Amino acid sequence: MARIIDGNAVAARIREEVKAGLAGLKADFGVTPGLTVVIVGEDPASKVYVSRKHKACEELGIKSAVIRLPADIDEEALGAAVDSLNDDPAVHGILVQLPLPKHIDAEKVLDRIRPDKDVDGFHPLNVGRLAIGREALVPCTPHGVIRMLELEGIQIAGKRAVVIGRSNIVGKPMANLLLARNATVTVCHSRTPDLPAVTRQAEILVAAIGKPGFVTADMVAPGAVVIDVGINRVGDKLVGDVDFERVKEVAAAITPVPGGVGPLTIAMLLHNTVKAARLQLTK
Ligand SMILES: Nc1nc(=O)c2c([nH]1)NC[C@@H]1CN(c3ccc(C(=O)N[C@@H](CCC(=O)O)C(=O)O)cc3)C=[N+]21
Repeated sequence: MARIIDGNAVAARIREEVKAGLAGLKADFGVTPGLTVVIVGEDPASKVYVSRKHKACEELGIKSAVIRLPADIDEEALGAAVDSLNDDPAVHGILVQLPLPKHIDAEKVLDRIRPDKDVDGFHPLNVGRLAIGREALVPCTPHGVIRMLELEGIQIAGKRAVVIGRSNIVGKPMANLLLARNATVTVCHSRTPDLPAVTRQAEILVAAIGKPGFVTADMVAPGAVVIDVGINRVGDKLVGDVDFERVKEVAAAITPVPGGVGPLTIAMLLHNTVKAARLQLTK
């Protein structure tokens, strides 16, 4: 049976690193960083994430604020709210919670966030900087996956990595990060013919599809490391994109849902908030 990677334990180690970063900021600049989350409308799932982020900030001593805006706000008013956070020196990180209501062009809103306050790493400037291997604010979930592999002593360089899913939030940045660490990377998606034949090549398999139980045991090579980025609500349960019970019998190591990648996403958000503050204070 596979080793089950404890995402909460890895996240706790990352938070210790972030604490050291916070102490450094305090010592160098006398500054406590601030993160502001903007949430539009009343999505109940979003509320859970937002309260988890808030709690994680409080525990470490990052100033955390939440701005709640009505679901029927227009794009310009939301943009104006982003502008005022851009201009507020006490706000070092800005996160506009996704998804946004359909009448708002999310791209326009995200493009308006100052790149050095973009703790999600979704701004085109950060996306481009990551793609060409320059210093950037990196999307939290895929960056958390990389830190997890590193902290768990799983080698990336020279390994064959397969990413299922090509989203801008996970799949593409995941592929870029693995590539930057010298993996041989394949990105698969809904139009990939004979997907199982490709995924069976993976020594590191990252599932970011958004379909419960999509990755079955026959798609996984014996001894592979399987990272499940999926967060799907099935009834009142949270399940990943991997058929955990069967795949864990084939894989060498696997992340569960919940308790796998999710906690890392939040830990890396704290990391990015400290990094963003340092970027703003050193230029
Ligand atoms: N601009 C933006 N940035 C985001 O990073 C962002 C977003 N919008 N919209 C929503 C998604 C979702 N997301 C999660 C973060 C942590 C957990 C997490 O910690 N999950 C725990 C427990 C979850 C539970 O029990 O409900 C776990 O997997 O163990 C889940 C989901 C961030 N998101």
